[in-house]
Amino acid sequence: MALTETVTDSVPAIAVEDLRKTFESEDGTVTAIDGVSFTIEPGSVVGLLGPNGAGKTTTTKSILGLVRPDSGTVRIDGTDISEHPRKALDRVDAMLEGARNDYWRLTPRENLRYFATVGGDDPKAVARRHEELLETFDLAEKADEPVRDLSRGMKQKVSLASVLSADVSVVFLDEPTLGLDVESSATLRQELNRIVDDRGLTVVISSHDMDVVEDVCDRVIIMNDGRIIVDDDVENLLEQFETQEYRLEVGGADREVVERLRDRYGVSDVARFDRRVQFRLTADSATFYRLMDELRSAGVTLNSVDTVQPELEDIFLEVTSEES
Ligand SMILES: Nc1ncnc2c1ncn2[C@@H]1O[C@H](COP(=O)(O)OP(=O)(O)OP(=O)(O)O)[C@@H](O)[C@H]1O
Repeated sequence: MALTETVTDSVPAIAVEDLRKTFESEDGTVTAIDGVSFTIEPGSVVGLLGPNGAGKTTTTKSILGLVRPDSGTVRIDGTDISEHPRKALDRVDAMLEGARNDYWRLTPRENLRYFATVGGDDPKAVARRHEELLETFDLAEKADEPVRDLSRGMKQKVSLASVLSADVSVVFLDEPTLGLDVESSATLRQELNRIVDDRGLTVVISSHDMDVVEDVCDRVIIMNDGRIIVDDDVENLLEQFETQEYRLEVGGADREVVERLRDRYGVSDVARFDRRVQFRLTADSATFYRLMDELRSAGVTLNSVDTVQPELEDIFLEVTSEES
């Protein structure tokens, strides 16, 4: 029993190996993805990020069998999608390009039933799950109104609920918070978190909205130019970048001292208030202490130091611009 469990646990939900895909366009051959490999464990929530044209959609569509890669393999729960596409994709669903094609003349309840049936489920057997989804996404009151009459945020929730209506284990969500206001986006993130935990889903989220990534994902894969440039836990990434940025306030620094700090340490965002000067410093700890010594010998007093908590957005911009 224990052995079986161990063996089952070791099969990744998604295993992608050395995927490559080129497209022919008017400007010649475009390499969309160039040797992409990763594995995703069951129950994890991964953000697939990257600037426009990085290769996220091509990767996602290759996994879903919607694009045929030139080479490489995709396995879902251990099954190769090119050998046994039906079996591999049986419990996989996706919301691509910000929305699912829900039927706007149908109600949310009818949409859920429709998509579960298309997914091969017996509608009666899943009625309870659908009621729960309608509750969770706060759609119960509008469950019997045509989708076309609902707000943008509600439509988005219907899309998400439709993806989750069948008995899925792997879900791809492309821009799940696209077009939502701040409040609806926050609610949707919360609900998504709860549902992912409850059902132990494996989720891949592609989004330019770093709030959704920071709130929901436990790992991020960042792509640029068809390759993976970062694959790490969100927590690790944030920690790794944490100590690098400081905000300081000093007293008694004249213009000459500030200019020297700019030249030698590249301090930025300098703001002067009478005798106080605030600025930002990006540095490793050795450089930070060198700057401290320099301030001391110039007779400058240190009023405060804060470590700036990096946002995933900053990290994303930094790693993708370094690569470019
Ligand atoms: N059908 C196609 N024909 C020609 N080129 C394509 C095709 N699909 C994608 N590409 C090219 O492949 C590269 C990767 O595109 P892809 O759509 O995978 O990137 P992406 O990271 O999803 O970008 P976005 O964030 O803009 O959706 C781009 O240069 C794109 O122009």
